[in-house]
Amino acid sequence: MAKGNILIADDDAAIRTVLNQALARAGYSPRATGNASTLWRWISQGEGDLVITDVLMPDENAFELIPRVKKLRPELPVIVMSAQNTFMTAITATERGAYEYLPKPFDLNELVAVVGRALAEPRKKSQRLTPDDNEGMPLIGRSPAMQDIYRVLARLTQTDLTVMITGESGTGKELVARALHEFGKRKTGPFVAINMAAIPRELIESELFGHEKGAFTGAQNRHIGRFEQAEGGTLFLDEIGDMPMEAQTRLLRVLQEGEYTTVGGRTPIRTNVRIIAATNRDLKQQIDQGFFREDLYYRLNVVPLRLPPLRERLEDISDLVRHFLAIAEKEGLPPKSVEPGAIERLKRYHWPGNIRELENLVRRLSAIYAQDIITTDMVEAELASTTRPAFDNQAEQPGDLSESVERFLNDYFMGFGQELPPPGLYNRILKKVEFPLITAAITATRGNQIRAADLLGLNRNTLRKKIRDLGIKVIRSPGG
Ligand SMILES: Nc1ncnc2c1ncn2[C@@H]1O[C@H](COP(=O)(O)OP(=O)(O)OP(=O)(O)O)[C@@H](O)[C@H]1O
Repeated sequence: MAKGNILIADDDAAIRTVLNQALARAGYSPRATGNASTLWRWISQGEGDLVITDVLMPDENAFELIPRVKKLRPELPVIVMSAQNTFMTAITATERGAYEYLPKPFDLNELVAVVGRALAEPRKKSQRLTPDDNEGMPLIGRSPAMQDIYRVLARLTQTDLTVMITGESGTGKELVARALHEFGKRKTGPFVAINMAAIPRELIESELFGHEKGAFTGAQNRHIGRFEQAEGGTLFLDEIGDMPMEAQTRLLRVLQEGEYTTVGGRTPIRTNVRIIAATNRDLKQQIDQGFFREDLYYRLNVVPLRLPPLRERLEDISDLVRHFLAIAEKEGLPPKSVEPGAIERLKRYHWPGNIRELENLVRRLSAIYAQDIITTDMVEAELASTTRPAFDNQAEQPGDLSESVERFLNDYFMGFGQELPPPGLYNRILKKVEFPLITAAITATRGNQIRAADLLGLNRNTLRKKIRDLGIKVIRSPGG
């Protein structure tokens, strides 16, 4: 006996044949049509246990059909396929009540697996998702890598699951966290972001959970923590890898028990907050080195979401450039177009700073050149100026490093709202720069401190002292 009757609608006969064969081979009984009206007739006659439909059909768009199907037969799972692979297609499919969205081309095994899952699941009522502003979709890019992300996001918006977003700096982690909030069930609640790397370690617990008046020296008033601010909404824990151990322990308890106490407080406070965490570090490595709690990692990593670096989705560059030019234009800069060769040149760059770097570059290009077309030569000149090595002795002008320090400081000050950070800022910030610098020199010289001191231009004893003070581990490897 067949495992289930599948109705297929696609105006492409080749796709119908392929799907028919694959599903029949997997033990289902498929039936296919090339138009929406036949599909609707079958559905209204009570046929089929599951529907697979393309979005664009000659007589009707599946997005218009699905709500009718859901009304008539809410239990019938509908899988939507589409070659128009944008974030909005994924979101719209889910919003209309599709069980799953499959961007074309897809793997047939995947389709068969999705069908199996859909038929096995107890029937749920679909939840509607109504973004306030379809136009303002923030996520740009139609590469296969981004389509995978959109599909996961579309499903995740309907849940309260904890999500861990990983990806290099500038890949859009915060943007994705915001999209999850804005298109999710909690969109009417607050979205609160906190960057662990931007807050002094000793203040993180009080920032997260709040403190009572007099909880520690300097705590003159009761302070409302980010958990409380985010009540009913989403709390985005950025750079989670920088969270100190004690705060990790406290966070773990909140995740386990759904309640917390403020610093200096006794009464447990129940919390209703969705957690989204992000990191650009390798947390597994942090766990091995004893900097991150493994149990917390598994609590946070319920749904891992890895954002690909821009160099893995170079095909998105053209859409992104146009998007950033449009933003620049809205901000009052003159409208500009781009020479195809310029896009090709951008695709040959390796984008260590990812989308943020591309965004800055487009912004500069639209601001500094008077011409209304961005040429390959302009791109070449800009790339040459940003990719000059940071320690090049003629490179006196501020490069990427001071830009990222500036960004860091902005976030850092924002972390304090109206208040000033605690004293001792100069040394704290210098340490932040010294740590990666010295670590890099030691790694480059394979743990040879004498060569590292030469490379840095530091006295050997000074380097030794800094290594000790900063708690840097030196492991000497062969050749070092
Ligand atoms: N898919 C995208 N479409 C459009 N803009 C994007 C996209 N991804 C990122 N951006 C833009 O790139 C910039 C960097 O994104 P974001 O701050 O979310 O990155 P991040 O991964 O959180 O970076 P960091 O790790 O440095 O905090 C932002 O201005 C964001 O608007």
